[in-house]
Amino acid sequence: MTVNKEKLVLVGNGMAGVNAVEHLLKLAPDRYEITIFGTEPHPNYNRILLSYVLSGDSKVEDIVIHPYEWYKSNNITLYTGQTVTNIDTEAQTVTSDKGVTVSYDKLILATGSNPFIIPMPGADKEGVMAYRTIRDCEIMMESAKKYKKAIVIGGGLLGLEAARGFLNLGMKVDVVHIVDTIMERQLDRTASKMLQAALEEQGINFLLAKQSEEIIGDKRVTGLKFKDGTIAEADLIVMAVGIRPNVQLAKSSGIECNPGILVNDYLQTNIPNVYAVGECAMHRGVAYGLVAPLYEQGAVLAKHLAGVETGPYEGSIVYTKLKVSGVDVFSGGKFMDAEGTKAIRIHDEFTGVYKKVVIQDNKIIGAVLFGDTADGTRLMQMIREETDISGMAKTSILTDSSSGGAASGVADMKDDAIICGCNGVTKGTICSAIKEQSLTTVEEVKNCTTASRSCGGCKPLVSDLLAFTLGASYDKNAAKESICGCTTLSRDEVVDGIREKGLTHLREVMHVLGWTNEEGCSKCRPALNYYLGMIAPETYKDDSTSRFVNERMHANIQKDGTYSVVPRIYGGVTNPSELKRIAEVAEKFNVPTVKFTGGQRLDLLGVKKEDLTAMWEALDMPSGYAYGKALRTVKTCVGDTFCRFGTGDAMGVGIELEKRFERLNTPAKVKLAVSGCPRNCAESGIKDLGVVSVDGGWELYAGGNGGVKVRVGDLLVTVKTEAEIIEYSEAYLQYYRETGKYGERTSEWLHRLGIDHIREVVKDDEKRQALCARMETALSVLTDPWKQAIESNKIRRDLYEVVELK
Ligand SMILES: Cc1cc2nc3c(=O)[nH]c(=O)nc-3n(C[C@H](O)[C@H](O)[C@H](O)COP(=O)(O)OP(=O)(O)OC[C@H]3O[C@@H](n4cnc5c(N)ncnc54)[C@H](O)[C@@H]3O)c2cc1C
Ligand SMILES: NC(=O)c1ccc[n+]([C@@H]2O[C@H](COP(=O)([O-])OP(=O)(O)OC[C@H]3O[C@@H](n4cnc5c(N)ncnc54)[C@H](O)[C@@H]3O)[C@@H](O)[C@H]2O)c1
Ligand code: SF4
Ligand code: FES
Repeated sequence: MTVNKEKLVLVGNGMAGVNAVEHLLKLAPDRYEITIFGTEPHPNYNRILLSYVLSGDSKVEDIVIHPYEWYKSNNITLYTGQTVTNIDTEAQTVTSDKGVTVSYDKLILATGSNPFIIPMPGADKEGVMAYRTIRDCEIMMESAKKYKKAIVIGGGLLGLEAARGFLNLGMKVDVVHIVDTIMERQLDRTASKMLQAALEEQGINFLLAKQSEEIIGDKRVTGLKFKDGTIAEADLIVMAVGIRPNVQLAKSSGIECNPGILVNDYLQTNIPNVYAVGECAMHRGVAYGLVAPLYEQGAVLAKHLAGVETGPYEGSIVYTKLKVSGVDVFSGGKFMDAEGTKAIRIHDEFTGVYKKVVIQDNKIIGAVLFGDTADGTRLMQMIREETDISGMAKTSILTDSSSGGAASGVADMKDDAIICGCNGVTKGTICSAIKEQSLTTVEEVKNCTTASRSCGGCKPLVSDLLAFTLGASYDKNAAKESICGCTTLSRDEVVDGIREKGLTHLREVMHVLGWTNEEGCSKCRPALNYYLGMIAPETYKDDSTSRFVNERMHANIQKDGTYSVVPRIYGGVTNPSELKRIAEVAEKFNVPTVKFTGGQRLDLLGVKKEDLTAMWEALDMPSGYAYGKALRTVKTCVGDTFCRFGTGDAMGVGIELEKRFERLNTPAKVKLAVSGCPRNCAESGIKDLGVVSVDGGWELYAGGNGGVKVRVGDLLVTVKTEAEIIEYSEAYLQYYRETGKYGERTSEWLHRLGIDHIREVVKDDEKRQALCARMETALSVLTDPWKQAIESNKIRRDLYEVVELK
């Protein structure tokens, strides 16, 4: 130990403080004798990645940033599990709760934040907690083994990531949010609602605009009561309603706080030689809660302490990305419309992409991206650099990420532009590493530079930098779209792998095809379940645990926790006795609302879970699959049976199509319609498959969509007979089943493959017959799920919690 070294003490072994020390060691390795205190009993770890630990994508040991050896090799004295309880700013010493006193020449406070706990009655009950540390994460994972229902209070970034984690742990989860739009601090209403829909699809239940009043239960929590008098059940409640700077130590030591520790542009507090960095610090009225700004503070602090010339820290423009697999959300800068701002918006409801860029005085000041976040880092760069966009074509500001437009953007970035905000990695560092270490993939860049190690939001830019640095030799495949974060394989590679290697169940696929997460995630598990069933319909045993909640329950869960029941009514054609039975059932089970659906079916809404199976039994009708990635409905007009314009038997054909394809699993939901003449009363033009009677035959339209983005179907083929309608429909739907990506509607699939190609396939006699044969096999094994539930004690008990049959 060198005697002349100055003594530096860091209080808080978290992300901001240790990052500043890491920088300092690079700039002035021999200047300080360093001591670090940390309350948590761990070396420095990446708090961001706790969300991945909770969701099962990482293990605790994977998220350590600096292992104990790092401290040792840098001669740092580390006191873990010790909280500094006193600072003597006169004597320049700190003392821990274990009685250790260390003197300092320079002191850095990096004590982070405390989660805010709403001070409501019952908040101290067992099973009520925050989510901030490895310990919290462990408690949540342990609880999931014993308990079934969690409530997360707070629909911000943390709350949503926690909720997703609970789903992965097999718990049911409600997210309680105070206003009616989630992540309202990061998203505008449109993006928020798109996000909510995507998360509901994954199984999260939202209770919006709800004010929590009291946590109920004896010793342990059993539920949460709201101001409106309603109660939601819970075995575990996580509060994720924001954070407060942890300033207890600073305050008691006479360091000025309001509410965070007040610092100037060099992170100095009002007390000489005492600095603050990270979430505990308050700079120009802002206390940040994300790592990128904390690392920017740390870089200035490190230079200042190393005696290296540095400009001041002038504040940060922040951006966020939600780390939930299957949804891409990005928000940065000032994203809300305000007086004097204008916005460029792309809202492609067809692909579920929403992009908004807010502009003021010819400069981009904020952005919200949903569904495709590849533009995020580039837009942030433009916001930071206050790029003048007056000379730019407005359409080029938001690029189509698949067009290569974004790739050209990195060429214009300066070397010190930050590419990975989470880990503070610049363009220069990444490009040098690519050249010097001969890196060729995003994964290699991650391992070498840490860029893309955390939220993953910068992956597209890292990929662009590889293309930019390596030119033609860059293997674009390395950046191909994998089906989820558990694998680098694309949809086609996974399906080919299953076929070639004869894989038969989920775990085998994940094991043999080298999944990085042996449990899989919410994105790949349902997809694999579909692909395996599509490839081997006769032998594959469907894994219902890999299905989303509605498909598992065979009923649509509603926002109040009840279910809706839609029985199958073929072609929308019914009769008085069936209608009477439906009416009687509705009365018997006190169904509050009965409604006609857009697909000409009857929807019984507000059904209690425990009534579902008894109701299905009383109805004695098959499931209408209103919840599934399957054939939903075949809408029909009355056709030539009654209509004087009709030239074809729309009802007859519709009923036949529905009877043939009911229960068929498809990559996404499928809706059909049959119209008796080109007046098209059944709206055949906007269905996944639309049939229209024309003079002398029938036209089949493919890839229509009447949902979020209306798309008129393309004419697939014109046929003469009703038998041909069935044959071509079978071939078309089977080709979609075999080549569609899980979750991809026919409209998107058709857009990807092209109508010419699809037409060519179904018109080829040999191919069509082979497709029809495979379709027949798939259809031959389908059974009615409602009937199964009625007849099986196990299903009734496990899923619907009803008393067993004798
Ligand atoms: C689950 C989760 C996911 C997140 N995801 C993201 C994300 O995707 N992107 C993002 O940018 N940010 C994310 N964040 C926020 C990010 O983790 C924080 O902004 C960051 O960790 C703050 O760093 P810090 O060093 O200021 O505080 P911390 O990391 O909290 O470190 C402070 C440390 O100081 C210790 N300490 C406090 N007082 C004392 C004392 N008196 N003596 C000794 N030790 C003390 C604490 O125990 C703690 O270990 C996430 C946070 C959580 C909880
Ligand atoms: N992906 C990421 O970047 C990420 C992930 C997790 C956490 N974090 C950070 O961690 C910190 C904590 O996250 P957070 O989500 O708790 O904070 P937050 O402040 O971002 O969000 C809290 C949310 O809780 C809501 N809320 C407040 N009071 C409520 C109440 N009584 N009932 C219901 N809802 C209520 C608010 O409206 C707000 O949307 C933040 O700084 C966040 O940026 C970031
Ligand atoms: S589509 Fe033609 S046949 Fe059918 S109801 Fe309308 S007008 Fe009549
Ligand atoms: S920006 Fe989050 S990992 Fe790079």
